[in-house]
Amino acid sequence: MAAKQLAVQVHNAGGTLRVLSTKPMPGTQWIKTLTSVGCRVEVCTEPKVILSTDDIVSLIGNKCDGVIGQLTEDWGDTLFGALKKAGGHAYSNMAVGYNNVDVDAATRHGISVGNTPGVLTETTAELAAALTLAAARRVVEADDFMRAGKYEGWLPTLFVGNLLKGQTVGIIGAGRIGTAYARMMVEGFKMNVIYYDLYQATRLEKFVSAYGQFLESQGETPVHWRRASSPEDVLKEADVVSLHPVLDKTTYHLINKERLALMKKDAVLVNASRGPVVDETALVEHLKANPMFRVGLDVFEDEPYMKPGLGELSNAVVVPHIASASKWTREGMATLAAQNVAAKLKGWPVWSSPNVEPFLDEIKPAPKAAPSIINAKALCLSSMP
Ligand SMILES: NC(=O)C1=CN([C@@H]2O[C@H](COP(=O)(O)OP(=O)(O)OC[C@H]3O[C@@H](n4cnc5c(N)ncnc54)[C@H](O)[C@@H]3O)[C@@H](O)[C@H]2O)C=CC1
Ligand SMILES: O=C(O)C(=O)CO
Repeated sequence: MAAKQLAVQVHNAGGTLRVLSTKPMPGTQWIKTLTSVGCRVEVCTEPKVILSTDDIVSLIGNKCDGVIGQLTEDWGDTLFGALKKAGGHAYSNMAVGYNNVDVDAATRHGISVGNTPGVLTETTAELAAALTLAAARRVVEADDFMRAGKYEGWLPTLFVGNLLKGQTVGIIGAGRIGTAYARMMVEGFKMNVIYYDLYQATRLEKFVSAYGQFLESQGETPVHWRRASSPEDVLKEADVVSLHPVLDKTTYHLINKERLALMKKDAVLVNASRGPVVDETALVEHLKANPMFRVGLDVFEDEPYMKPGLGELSNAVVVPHIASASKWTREGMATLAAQNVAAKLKGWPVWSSPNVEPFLDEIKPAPKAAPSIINAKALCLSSMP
């Protein structure tokens, strides 16, 4: 039986190129980015939250030049084959993470894969900081307590939590977001940094060293940094650990039962990267056995579901994958994704600078380039500047 015809909203109906967006996205700049280069834009407005592969094949139809998709969708051989068959050659995730995309399959079909780095760095890091504080100071438990009418007055022992000042914050994955988060915890709470990454986080090291010298010049205790040689190093030493690696086969279940056992009994663990970086079943058991251990989670192993038991634990703060959810960031993600597709369809080069701000300027026109194409080299795409 043919898949149900899904509802779509059309912009620039007479456009010569057809671009599908599988979800409505915030703002209008992203639509202008596509219509200004002659695209007809079709936005799927179906209320179903996660579209199936069959749904998307049906939406692609017999003629489709490009697609903007979501991190909840399984972009592999089936979807890239359908897009190729419909004459398409441009795809972009509306996300910086692309673990939902089989990039090799896209390359085999001659299809570019875009993502949206940079525009969500601070927004995501701020949510990780929010989860850190909410978990460390038991904010959600205390809020529930108040709303339940249980407060009978101040007590010396009521909702005692963790002080962050002078403690050690651990980062696993010190890339854009991990570095931004570390800086927030250093500047905001004078925490010392220990990080583990496959690469040296030189900018972070230089910042913490300079900030430490500034504090010392003010007669305050300096902050310091250390690069760990393993994740275990971070987990043993840190009072707070925040996870910001990509999700790939090297980071799947990076936090497991054995590594949780290395952490301090009253540590705080934060995950705003991808759920499968943590063995969530092992985490639930660890939380049950260690009531002073606390977590702040934005992502989950089997989204949209939590592993059994997690939702009942008062030492877990859980939010539904909202780390990049600021107006500016989400509109910017949509704009970068649209620019990735528009640029590929127009044959423009790939932007080689890590600074994507020229694409987000509301006054100046965006460079005639694709902000970020994962398989640019594999597709032999030219680059600029
Ligand atoms: N919860 C949310 O809404 C959001 C989640 N994310 C997630 O955060 C991830 C990171 O984003 P960015 O910081 O922009 O990416 P990035 O590429 O700048 O940083 C990722 C870091 O992970 C490191 N890494 C890779 N394999 C590793 C390993 N085995 N062990 C330790 N480190 C490893 C890389 O060297 C890199 O420094 C994204 O891939 C995405 O999955 C990003 C934005 C929003
Ligand atoms: O950009 C990403 O990887 C996200 O998770 C979206 O917030």
